[in-house]
Amino acid sequence: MMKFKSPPVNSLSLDFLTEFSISLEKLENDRACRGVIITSAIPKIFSSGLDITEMCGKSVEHYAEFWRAVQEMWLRLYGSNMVTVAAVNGASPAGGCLIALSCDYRIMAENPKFSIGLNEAQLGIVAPFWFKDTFVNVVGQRIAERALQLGSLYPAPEALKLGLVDELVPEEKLLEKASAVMAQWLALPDHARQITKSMMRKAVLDRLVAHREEDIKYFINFISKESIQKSLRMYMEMLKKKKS
Ligand SMILES: CCCCCCCC/C=C\CC(=O)SCCNC(=O)CCNC(=O)[C@H](O)C(C)(C)COP(=O)(O)OP(=O)(O)OC[C@H]1O[C@@H](n2cnc3c(N)ncnc32)[C@H](O)[C@@H]1OP(=O)(O)O
Repeated sequence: MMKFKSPPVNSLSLDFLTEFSISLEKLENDRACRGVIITSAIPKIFSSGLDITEMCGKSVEHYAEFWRAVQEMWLRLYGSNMVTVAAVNGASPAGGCLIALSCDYRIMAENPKFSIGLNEAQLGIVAPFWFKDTFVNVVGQRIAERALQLGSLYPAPEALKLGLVDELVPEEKLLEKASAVMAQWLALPDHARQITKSMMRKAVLDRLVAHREEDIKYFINFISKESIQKSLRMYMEMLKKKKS
């Protein structure tokens, strides 16, 4: 089991992403480890998505390093040979949703206050093609088109209806259920499941691998625009004001 614990809200900072990727690599290379459950140690929050401060007012070199770390995390998780189960025990916007979508199975706490989705459009930014591809592979083209254009965050019951998560369970039963699902998936021979998983995901993974440097350049160009920086600053201010 991997439990995110980066207070206050498990934002995906450069350090967090690097540590996450290294942990995934270690588990992947450990022949005794066939599956991982991903959840959060922070009440009410799975992950608040990419750390916005990493994308504001930093150097071009920093943006490149940060974006490479986001790509690396996704390539490792989406391309993992292990069985991956997300036990979503709180809010899961944007990058947090990407992590859940990259797993093989998503179980969410049945709390309508917890929401999940790719809300990038609400921040004035655009979900990259590989976020979009991952989303489409889970919910299909039509639901993804509407959800991404509107930057919708869905409360848990709605997320279940759309197929964004596979099931809802009472919060106190989340880990028990995740372990049961893991046992069910691990009952199958690894090689057949792994080859099937790879066949289903290969085209989407290969697309980023083939365009990785281009994607970094595109990100730097996009995020460095003054209009985008302004949107992100305003969003951060809005988050801070919400408190007072
Ligand atoms: C190649 C093509 C171009 C690519 C363009 C870029 C594509 C980028 C792709 C993905 C983008 C993202 O992932 S952006 C992040 C999106 N995340 C969100 O919108 C979530 C924002 N946060 C919230 O809604 C809430 O914080 C919460 C629901 C997650 C939790 O609410 P709660 O009330 O419990 O906590 P607070 O809101 O008070 O937050 C506490 C504290 O944390 C700061 N915070 C929250 N989220 C982030 C974040 N994502 N990054 C950085 N900091 C974050 C918040 O400001 C508070 O800070 P202070 O205590 O200092 O006020």
